[in-house]
Amino acid sequence: MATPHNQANPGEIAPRMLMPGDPLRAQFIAEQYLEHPVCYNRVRNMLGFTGTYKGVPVSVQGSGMGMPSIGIYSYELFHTYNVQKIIRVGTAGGIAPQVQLRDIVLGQGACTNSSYASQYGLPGTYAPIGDFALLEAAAAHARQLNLHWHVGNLLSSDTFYDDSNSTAQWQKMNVLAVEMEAAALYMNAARAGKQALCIATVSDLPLTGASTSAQERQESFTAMMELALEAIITEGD
Ligand SMILES: O=P(O)(O)O[C@H]1O[C@H](CO)[C@@H](O)[C@H]1O
Ligand SMILES: O=c1cc[nH]c(=O)[nH]1
Repeated sequence: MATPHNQANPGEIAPRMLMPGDPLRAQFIAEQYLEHPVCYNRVRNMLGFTGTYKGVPVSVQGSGMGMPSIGIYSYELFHTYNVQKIIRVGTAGGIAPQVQLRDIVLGQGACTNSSYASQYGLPGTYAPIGDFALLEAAAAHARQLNLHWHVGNLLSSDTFYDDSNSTAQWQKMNVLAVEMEAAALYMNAARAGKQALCIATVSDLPLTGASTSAQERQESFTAMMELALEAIITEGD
């Protein structure tokens, strides 16, 4: 086994990766969009597949939920498997008033209530940001595909069930949506000198209680998947 969490051999994972939280969403993307997908990881059922998209090698693997989980998987992918670009394809709760169910949010930045950055011992507050080339490619394709999309700040939260009810406070700072992984992914990418972006589909609106079904979350957010696949194969530094 190459790492404690990934049984892939070096070379079995492509330099370009899509990363949903849910491993079954990874399987869905692989089966739906990749040519000749091969499963390279089943450890903890964190399924990972490599195939090609429009002839370009692309992998797709689950990250699990939360920053500790994506922190482990993305670290191993960047450092052991030489992955260069990861686009997280997640679900998020819409916070800003203009963000509606099923809209797509491109995470230009990722605020967080987690202490993930403390490992770096910085003498201040780190601002995790998405990679500009990936962001630019995703924005261009979103425009071309005529999607309902927004670009701006995400909140990567350590809590899904938040006792402090802080969503309205983040709304005041123009945070668009809440999810649970982008900030750690952006920090791991920055530290490794790699590229990362989070694209999220709005699955619910925590401030109103509106939501989509689990089945829809797993399978039917295809606009985001197609957008991320186009962005990940776009050349750019
Ligand atoms: O749909 P995924 O990618 O898992 O993303 C969101 O959904 C999970 C919470 O339900 C968290 O992982 C959050 O970030
Ligand atoms: O982390 C998440 C994901 C989807 N919806 C939320 O409210 N939070």
